[in-house]
Amino acid sequence: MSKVKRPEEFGAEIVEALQAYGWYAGAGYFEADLCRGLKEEALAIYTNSQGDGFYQARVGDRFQNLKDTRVRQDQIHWLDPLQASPWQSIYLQRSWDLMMVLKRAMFLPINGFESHFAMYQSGAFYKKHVDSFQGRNARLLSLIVYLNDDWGESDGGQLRIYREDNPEVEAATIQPEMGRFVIFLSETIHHEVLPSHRPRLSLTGCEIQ
Ligand SMILES: O=C(O)CCC(=O)C(=O)O
Ligand SMILES: [Fe+2]
Repeated sequence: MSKVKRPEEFGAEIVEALQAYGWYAGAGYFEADLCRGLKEEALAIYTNSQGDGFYQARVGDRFQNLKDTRVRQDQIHWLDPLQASPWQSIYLQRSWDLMMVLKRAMFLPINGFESHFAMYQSGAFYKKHVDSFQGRNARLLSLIVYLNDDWGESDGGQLRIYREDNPEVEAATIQPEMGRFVIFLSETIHHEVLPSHRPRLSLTGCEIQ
């Protein structure tokens, strides 16, 4: 396995960015072989499953949700920590380790982490939104890891992030390239996924209270 980065190596940089802008984008924390392993598993689940693999994502949280394809068109597969594959266990552990560094530095009441694979088929998008919902399991931080090789400008599917102090103004446009990851404040950062022109795979994780 390639050299594993410790979460502390990223912690200060991420905390600084979250405190200044509410979001951070980087690469190199989730190793290349881990990302490749996760990608292969997601594609196998997507291709081989008979109904219980990926399903059309909904708007709202797990308890109160609406199927609204005008808003989001991705298909998702929740990870079950109790049945995680070896690659998924490494991903969950690495995510948790990083979140614990952020929790301590930012005094966040993080107590749990939930995560799913997301597949955007050609043409799929997710309109501008924030990730946190009122009520149960309030989301604090969102963590997205991209699993796509050789992504180009013309492939679409970019993540567009809007400014925390003015959600009408664009802050960044991020290519969903293999190994890149994004962390943002779930309650305040508006973002959207632009229409993708080829299948686009990612892992979305949320820190919950
Ligand atoms: O995949 C992305 O870039 C963002 C996905 C997203 O906004 C979400 O799942 O809530
Ligand atoms: Fe989102």
